[in-house]
Amino acid sequence: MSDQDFVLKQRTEILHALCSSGSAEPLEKILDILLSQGELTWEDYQNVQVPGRPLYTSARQLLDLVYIKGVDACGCFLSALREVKPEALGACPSFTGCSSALEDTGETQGSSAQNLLAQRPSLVNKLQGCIDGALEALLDSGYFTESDCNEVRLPLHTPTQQARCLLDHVRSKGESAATAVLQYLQQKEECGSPTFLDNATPPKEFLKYQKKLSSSVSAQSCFLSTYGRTSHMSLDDIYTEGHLEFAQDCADAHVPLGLEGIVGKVGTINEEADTVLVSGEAGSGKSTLLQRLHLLWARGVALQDFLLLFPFSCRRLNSEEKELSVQELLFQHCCWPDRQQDEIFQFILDHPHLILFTFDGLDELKQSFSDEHRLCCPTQRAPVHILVFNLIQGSLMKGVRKVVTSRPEAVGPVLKKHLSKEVLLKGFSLDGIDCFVRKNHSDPALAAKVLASLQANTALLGLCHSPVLCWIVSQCHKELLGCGEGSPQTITDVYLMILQHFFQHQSPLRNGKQAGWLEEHLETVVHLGQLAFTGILATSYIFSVTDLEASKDMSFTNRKQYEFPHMTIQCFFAALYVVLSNNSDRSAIPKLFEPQDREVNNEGPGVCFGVCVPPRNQQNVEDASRAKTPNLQITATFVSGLLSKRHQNLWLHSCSSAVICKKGQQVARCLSKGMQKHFRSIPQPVQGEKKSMHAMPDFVWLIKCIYEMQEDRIAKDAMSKLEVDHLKLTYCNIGPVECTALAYVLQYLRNPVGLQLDNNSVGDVGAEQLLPCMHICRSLYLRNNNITDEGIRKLIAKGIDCENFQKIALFNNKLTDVCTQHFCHLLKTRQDFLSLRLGNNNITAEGAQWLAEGLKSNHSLQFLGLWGNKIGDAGAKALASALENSKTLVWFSLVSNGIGSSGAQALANIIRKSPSLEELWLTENCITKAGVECLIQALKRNTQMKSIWLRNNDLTLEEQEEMTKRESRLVF
Ligand SMILES: Nc1ncnc2c1ncn2[C@@H]1O[C@H](COP(=O)(O)OP(=O)(O)OP(=O)(O)O)[C@@H](O)[C@H]1O
Repeated sequence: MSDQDFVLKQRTEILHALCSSGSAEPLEKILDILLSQGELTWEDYQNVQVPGRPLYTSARQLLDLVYIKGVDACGCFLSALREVKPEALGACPSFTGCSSALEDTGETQGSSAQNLLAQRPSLVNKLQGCIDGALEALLDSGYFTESDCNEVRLPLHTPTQQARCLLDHVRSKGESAATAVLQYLQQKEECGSPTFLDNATPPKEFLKYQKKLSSSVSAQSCFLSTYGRTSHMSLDDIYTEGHLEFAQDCADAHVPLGLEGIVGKVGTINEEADTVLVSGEAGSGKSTLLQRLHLLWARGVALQDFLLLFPFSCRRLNSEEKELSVQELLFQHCCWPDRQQDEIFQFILDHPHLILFTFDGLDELKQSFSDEHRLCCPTQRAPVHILVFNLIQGSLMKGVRKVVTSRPEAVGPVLKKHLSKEVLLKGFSLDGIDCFVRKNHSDPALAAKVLASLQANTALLGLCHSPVLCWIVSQCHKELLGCGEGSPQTITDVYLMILQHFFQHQSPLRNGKQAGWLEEHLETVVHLGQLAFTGILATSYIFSVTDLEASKDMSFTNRKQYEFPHMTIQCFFAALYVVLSNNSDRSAIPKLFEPQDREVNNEGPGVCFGVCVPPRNQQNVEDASRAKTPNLQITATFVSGLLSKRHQNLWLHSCSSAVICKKGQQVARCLSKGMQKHFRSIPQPVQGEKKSMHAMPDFVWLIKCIYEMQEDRIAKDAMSKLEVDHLKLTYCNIGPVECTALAYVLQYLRNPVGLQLDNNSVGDVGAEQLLPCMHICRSLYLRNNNITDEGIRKLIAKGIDCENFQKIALFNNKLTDVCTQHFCHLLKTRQDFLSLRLGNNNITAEGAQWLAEGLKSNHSLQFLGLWGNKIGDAGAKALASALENSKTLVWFSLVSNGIGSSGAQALANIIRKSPSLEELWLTENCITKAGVECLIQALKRNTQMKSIWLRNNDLTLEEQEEMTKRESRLVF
């Protein structure tokens, strides 16, 4: 494929690489390179760099330009892209493009102005740190005026943009101004003063320290820290991009978000704060993402605005018992300076904006975040958690950027007010799963087999959106491919698979098959289980060799410390302990399932478990933070799975069946009680409204526990008492796994409900998981859920046969014209379908034609919403002619569809003929006076119509006033 073809074919990916961070820097760097190589003229450059234009538009303009220029320009563009964004395109062809331009060749032939252009990329680099000095030199020598300087210094500009602006100004001032800048930089270099800092000379040792820190960060982050850091999987080989989103519905919410975007300005909601939170469920890949950021920084390919990056693990900070100052914290926990510590630290204090801290796993810190104990002196010693909290809130070292990761449950309102933005990490997309499995297996045939087995088991595929589960499934491919019908369905199944795999890996020669493996390792399992359980209660995740002494068949001999390969595996062992221990405390299970508001009663969860905890850990238990709650909930989920009937054979030789059976009954009772409590809390409906339940935080967890049990009777029992018309689970972090559990449980509802799942991450796999409960859904709300045509195809294929199913809302998904064929079929087949809302998708005139085809023979639809699509006047005409004779349509929205006056004219026919239409929404449609005139005429003979919304069309104020006078039902 030629470079030109490549630029065309990969357009979307290239755009994503250039713009997804929201920063203009990658694009501007590429422009610098192309300008310096003479691939772009100044005129080209100015055509691309139009001030105030959206980044994506500029990037598209550049792509068009290099494409038109031909193969050579495309080659140069691709090599520039590779330099600026080395990871951008994965396997690229070997570009025929130009040689690297970022390297300063030092050639100074030609005029100064020519040199200024030829060395532009490196000059931007050099100048960004000494703008003030350069401006002063230009001002002194009379080449620049004050107003030139002010333009360059505009605070809107980043340092590199200031440098570019300076160079552009110098260019317009002629040859001697260019010579002056080059001389200034040369002098600066000869004096040996680094050029990356404004008027600041870092201590000589600083650069050495920077080097030391970055090689230490690089060494720590180049291997994936899986299997308790025992694996040697290179992060480069395995890292797969996770799906990131802004948590808040901010203006940039729909801009694709890449790794660098986490730290960048885009999505900021609190300008005062310096801390970004990356939140995600257990195993969603938060630590791995930070590791990736660290590695990219250390290699010099990302976050280059920061001279120093200090990575912290909250898990490790827990074991710091001494009080420390910030200086000690940085140097002792990250990297020790060989000389001149104080000077280096002073430099850090003086340049906070050049420093980045990362805190991984804030939820693993023993203490919950609080901003009560204020500290602002960097030399004052304090307990480490106090230092961390003060750094995060910015009372210590204001201006230093911080990236913090945590599970969402552990993030309270006090922390939220100190965040500049919150980013959600949602695990792997479907493509991500595919990519991860392929990266895990060098044999493509094996990878294909694993992927095929996932496709055949969509419950398992749903689980693989969580990277940790995807990792387990990949590790256990042999077990997976060999298990045929009994393929794992639940999270417990998957963790049992890795446990078995783990023991067989430890002692491959012992043990025959299947049954018996647990018995053989019982002692170890119980011992590790107890450690895991007490560890969770005491927020303790690192164990010493002595802790492990009793685990004889584990090879820990050469290691000082032990961690479970992942927190969720610690929870799994804790659950094994709850199941296997002979502890006479019968209340252990009920306590695990108690509602998680215990802490509100000033009674930490650990207190309930006091009896299970050996005395030496009691102090820690009482110190416990809210962070334990999610771990206890995960443990409870595993306990449900392990005690389900389908796994009872496992315990045959390790426990009395009567005890296991009793524990199983206890779990079932707890789940049923938990659900009843929820149901009782539903308020009675206001007269005339439906009875509606908004899910409380623990609802989804309880549903997941019921799913783990896989016993229809329990699900039936739990649901039979729910009397509700509408079930609202918006913003509840519902992904495919939750959909599987929901559908499993909701199918037993006695009466049909409206199921509202807006603003979650259902996706196509989740949509498919909902099929078992479609028969009980009267309406399905799936706004903003990343669903594509494929998900809809499956939903509708099932929905067509479900009598109760009458309404669907799919605002803001990824639908195209393809899905309209399925809706066409639905509308033709179902003469009792009431409401179809497809706003803010990618439906064009072609899709409108398909819908029209279905509507022609439909006699039931009342609500049709196509807000924010692109059906244009042709689409409007097709729909108008199909709906002319509708006797049922009451509400119709075509807001923002570019239908124009001719579209409006066509719609006038519906107004003329329809006996039912009451509201027509035509806001933002470029309709002129002529179009509205047609609507007014049509309204003359229509009495049931209540309003036509026409805001933001092409009408003057006078026209609007005049028309309102003539027809009061028009709303402008
Ligand atoms: N982006 C990724 N690419 C490849 N593998 C990943 C990625 N993210 C996570 N994994 C796999 O999933 C495992 C768990 O991920 P990680 O520890 O980063 O999750 P986490 O969100 O930090 O979990 P917790 O909240 O429990 O600390 C990793 O050890 C790795 O095997």
